[in-house]
Amino acid sequence: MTDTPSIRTVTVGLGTRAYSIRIGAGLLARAGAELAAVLPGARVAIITDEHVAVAHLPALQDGFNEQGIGHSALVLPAGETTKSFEHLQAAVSAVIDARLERGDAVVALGGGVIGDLAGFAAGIVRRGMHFVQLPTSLLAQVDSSVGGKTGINTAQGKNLVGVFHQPRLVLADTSVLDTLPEREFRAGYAEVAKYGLIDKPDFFAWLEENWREIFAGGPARTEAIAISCQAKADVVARDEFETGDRALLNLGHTFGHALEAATGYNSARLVHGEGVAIGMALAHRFSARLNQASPDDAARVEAHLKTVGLPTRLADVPGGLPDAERLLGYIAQDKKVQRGALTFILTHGIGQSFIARDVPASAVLAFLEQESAGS
Ligand SMILES: NC(=O)c1ccc[n+]([C@@H]2O[C@H](COP(=O)([O-])OP(=O)(O)OC[C@H]3O[C@@H](n4cnc5c(N)ncnc54)[C@H](O)[C@@H]3O)[C@@H](O)[C@H]2O)c1
Ligand SMILES: O=C(O)C(=O)C[C@@H](O)[C@H](O)[C@H](O)COP(=O)(O)O
Ligand SMILES: [Zn+2]
Repeated sequence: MTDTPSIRTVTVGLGTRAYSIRIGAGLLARAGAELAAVLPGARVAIITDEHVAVAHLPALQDGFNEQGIGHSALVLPAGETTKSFEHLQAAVSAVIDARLERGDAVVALGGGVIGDLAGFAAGIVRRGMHFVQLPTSLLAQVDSSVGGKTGINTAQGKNLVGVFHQPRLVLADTSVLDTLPEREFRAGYAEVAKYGLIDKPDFFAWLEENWREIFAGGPARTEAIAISCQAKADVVARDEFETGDRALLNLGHTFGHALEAATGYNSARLVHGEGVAIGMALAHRFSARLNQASPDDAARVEAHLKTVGLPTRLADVPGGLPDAERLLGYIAQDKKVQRGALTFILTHGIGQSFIARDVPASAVLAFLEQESAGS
């Protein structure tokens, strides 16, 4: 597909499984043509949620009709609890009922919840079907639609059941963000800031200067999305299955996932990006406590997250949390645990994150007790 000046393309370099992330306004209406260019003759099963269906499903279906692409649609409830066995079963059944073949495609139209669930279904029906991501939240456009992690949650922890299954194409239509609620935009921004905090201090400084323009829309927003996608594509191409430095993308997640599980995946109390924001603030304060980073850097991170309206403390989670010991129990289920030893993404400062293996559980517990007491 030839590029138009307003569409930017980032490539995820996975050899014969390489794919494009196309970013720009109006891509949803053109999705039929874009998909047909990559998967000629494929029929599709669209999986979406109730909010996104109202705002964007008809435009997608019109584009598929224009291209003569056969399609079905499954509309699921919105929210984190949809990443469950129950809704996985519904997604799998919908794809099989539509009699899609292995060479057809599952299309995720939605945020990260729909992307993770639909990707999992695509990865297991007929032992792996084509998968296309049409991310509609900021979080999905900068993070979850890229890299092939799919899955669902269980009561014991986040994303504990799933498969790696890469998409064939990602179409990030920036204009669909106009209907995204402000709280969800803010939550997605946490994952944008994450890329700066991992290893791009200049990007973090740029975000501190330009966040208002990113929230307002326009070129700064598209630039932030493209930089984020390039950052993630680079890591995924190096380490698709997280045997090495892909784990850095988990900055803030060891704590954040524990908070999501502890709140029962109740999106009214905490959404993923908010958990990541608190988790990143905690990771920086924990690093300072372990004398790995300066408290000034931890304070700078917290200040920026607070400025954009994100939570940064355990006390910011409405409705209260279990005690430190129970939170540690969720952390012990983290997928980075090796032979029982905890792994955290810590930092030496802004943009200087590193993977810390064998972090003593006693140190984590003492830190969480201190944070729970509000000091
Ligand atoms: N696979 C990965 O690499 C990866 C990366 C980051 C996050 N995740 C996962 O992503 C999930 C969070 O994703 P999310 O923040 O997109 O949440 P989400 O999918 O729940 O979407 C957030 C809310 O916004 C609504 N919405 C989405 N797009 C909209 C639009 N354009 N207009 C109106 N409403 C819209 C949704 O209906 C939902 O209510 C978590 O489950 C997290 O674990 C996965
Ligand atoms: O793609 C990755 O790798 C990430 O870690 C990105 C995270 O933002 C994302 O939330 C991911 O789903 C977390 O992965 P998990 O392996 O801890 O479930
Ligand atoms: Zn995340």
